[in-house]
Amino acid sequence: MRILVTGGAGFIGSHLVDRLMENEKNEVIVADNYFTGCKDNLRKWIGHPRFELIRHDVTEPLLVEVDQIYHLACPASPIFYKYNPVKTIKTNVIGTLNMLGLAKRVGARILLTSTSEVYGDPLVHPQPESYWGNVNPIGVRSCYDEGKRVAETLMFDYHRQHGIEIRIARIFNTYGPRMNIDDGRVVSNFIAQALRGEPLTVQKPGTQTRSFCYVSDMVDGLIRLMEGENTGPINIGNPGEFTMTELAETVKELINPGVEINMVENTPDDPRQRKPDITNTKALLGWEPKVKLRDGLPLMEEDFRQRLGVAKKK
Ligand SMILES: NC(=O)c1ccc[n+]([C@@H]2O[C@H](COP(=O)([O-])OP(=O)(O)OC[C@H]3O[C@@H](n4cnc5c(N)ncnc54)[C@H](O)[C@@H]3O)[C@@H](O)[C@H]2O)c1
Ligand SMILES: O=c1ccn([C@@H]2O[C@H](COP(=O)(O)OP(=O)(O)O[C@H]3OC[C@@H](O)[C@H](O)[C@H]3O)[C@@H](O)[C@H]2O)c(=O)[nH]1
Repeated sequence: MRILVTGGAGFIGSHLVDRLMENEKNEVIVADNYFTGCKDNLRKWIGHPRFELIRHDVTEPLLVEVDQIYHLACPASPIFYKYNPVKTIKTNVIGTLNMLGLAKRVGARILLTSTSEVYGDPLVHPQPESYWGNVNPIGVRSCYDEGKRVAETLMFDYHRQHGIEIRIARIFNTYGPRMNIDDGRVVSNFIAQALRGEPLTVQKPGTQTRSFCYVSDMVDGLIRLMEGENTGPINIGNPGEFTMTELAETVKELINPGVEINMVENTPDDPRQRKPDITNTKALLGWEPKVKLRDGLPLMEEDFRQRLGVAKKK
């Protein structure tokens, strides 16, 4: 199987590549423009005969002969996707069109990593895939939320019109080793702050909730979706739900009990609650997460300690 992973130099992408490369029958090609990803995430595969890395921006067409496309390319952290919103929407719309064009041309199956952000600030809780969402079309997050919603539409239009084999995963907040230290998402921020002895920045009101999925569970879900018979969209996320204040307290307890917790201003349109309904995911993919937050955080702590050069006190 020859497999293209767009965005494969990023956080989830590089863990996916590790798993795909474990199968000796797979050849993996990564296309990435290194906006938020880096070659270092793939260093163990560079030079491997079954692996290829291409510097490529998905807003430009790409022609490679492949059987499957995992289409992940897109900045995922709010600070990065809001940094150049026009580029973010181009990546979601033109980038997905280009990858669908490629899938059509070479007859490949294509999986899109969509997001829980398609549910916006949800009025239904937890969120089943049948919920259409509550998204601000002109807000500062729209380049990402609406971009992914259009990307889902394009996937289904290519499927209905051209018979392309599609898979859509709606991913909920995922964390783990190799996240950018300055990624800006909440788990990486709190762990880096705790290790540096800086106050944990809980954005107000602190009662907003998220559900956090460990990256190995996520990769397992994505591969099951690609290999299975269902198009999705399907939620992949851990239904454990935490307020941001609870998350800060857990990080403090596990990593640095001496650290302060500060309340800081939030950004516009921050969703107040998010939790996946994974009834369909269990039934259709036979998938449910294995790693609890309290077990995943120490695994990420270890990686952040090494990269920040902060040793554990004996
Ligand atoms: N991590 C999460 O919590 C989460 C949640 C929901 C959805 N997702 C989706 O999963 C995917 C991967 O997320 P991640 O957390 O690994 O993010 P990430 O930022 O670490 O990885 C994204 C990768 O895409 C690359 N990229 C960005 N724009 C590109 C372009 N125009 N052309 C080529 N490459 C480009 C980046 O350089 C990076 O390597 C994204 O599509 C994201 O929307 C992630
Ligand atoms: O330092 C921080 C950072 C963030 N937060 C809060 O933590 C919550 C989660 O924020 P994150 O930046 O981790 O990201 P979000 O959960 O809002 O969105 C994420 O999930 C869906 C994915 O598509 C995206 O990868 C990402 O946008 C928000 O309520 C935010 O206000 C803090 O309290 N402190």
